[in-house]
Amino acid sequence: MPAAKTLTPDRHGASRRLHAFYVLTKPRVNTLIVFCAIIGMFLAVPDGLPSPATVLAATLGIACVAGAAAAMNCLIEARIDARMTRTSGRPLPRGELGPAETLAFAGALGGLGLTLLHQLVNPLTMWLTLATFVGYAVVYTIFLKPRTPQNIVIGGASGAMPPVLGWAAVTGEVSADALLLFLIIFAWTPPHFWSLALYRSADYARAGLPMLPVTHGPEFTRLSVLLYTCILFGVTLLPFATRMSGALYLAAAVALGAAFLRHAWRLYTDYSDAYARRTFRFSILYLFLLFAALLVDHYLRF
Ligand code: HEM
Ligand SMILES: CC(C)=CCC/C(C)=C/CC/C(C)=C/COP(=O)(O)OP(=O)(O)O
Repeated sequence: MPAAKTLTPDRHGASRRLHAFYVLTKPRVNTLIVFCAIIGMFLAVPDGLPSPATVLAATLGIACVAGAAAAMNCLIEARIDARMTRTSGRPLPRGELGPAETLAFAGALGGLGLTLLHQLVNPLTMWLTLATFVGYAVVYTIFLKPRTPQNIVIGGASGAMPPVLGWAAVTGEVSADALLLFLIIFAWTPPHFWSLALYRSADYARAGLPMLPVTHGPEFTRLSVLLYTCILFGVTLLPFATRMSGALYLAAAVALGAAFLRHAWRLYTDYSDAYARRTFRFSILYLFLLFAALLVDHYLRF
């Protein structure tokens, strides 16, 4: 049938474009971001469970705004992404999507997320999520990333916000406990990112981005990873020290922290790109397991 013949290529084109929009939202990074926000929602309730409607609306709202922030980052950095091996396959450098439709997509997704948060969660969560969006898409991407090797230390404040957003969604306020969760991700970000930057430093040098291995060399970066991993170890003990979490969490934090320190130490003393890649991958597993431990401890506390 002629109609089917003309429709098939269009359908393929439509699903390719849909996939390109999906890729723009950096779905894998944002899965962990949203996971940390959800854990914040559950930890915010001392006994029992948060309202399922609030959890659902806040999760959708935060996910939409985080996706919009990632799409804005892809739009602003399209030229830089084209120069780096790791990012040259993204939809904008490949010409799969244009700047105007990317901007429209980010605007629509972000607008939807903020509306959900304002109408179905609470205004505080909406404002904090908007501030996180601006922190990442504007402050980090436009001002910090091209200018200073401390870009990810300062910009990491946006990445550390998700549990605070989750907490605010359920309680309507930000407590000291929520700030401890913020501190954990804040201290985790430098070893997470710099272990990747170490084995991708040629990419960053080619793109003209002042990442630490480019500006201060690999040895200083490895030392920085080690130092921040020590800080992270200390910070992860705080939920136990303040009695926010119990012994189960403490055991997980110590075991995971020891494993992260072992990675950072070996990276410092016996460097290879392959091991830096392993350390980067481990950093992701680490954060996932640490936040899972906070949740398990919260409900099985003894
Ligand atoms: C300013 C802070 C951060 C910077 C600069 C940063 C940087 C990066 C970079 C460059 C990648 C590689 C992405 C790719 O190859 O496409 C990555 C991957 C990843 N990041 Fe981060 N990150 C930050 C914060 C976070 C936060 C807060 C989380 C979660 C809570 C996170 C979770 C992940 C995950 C899960 C991946 C793996 C993605 C994949 O496998 O494709 N990152 N990060
Ligand atoms: C609203 C909300 C919860 C937003 C959270 C968004 C946020 C702070 C994400 C940080 C994680 C991230 C995508 C880093 C990528 O760094 P990069 O952009 O330097 O990496 P790239 O080189 O891969 O583009």
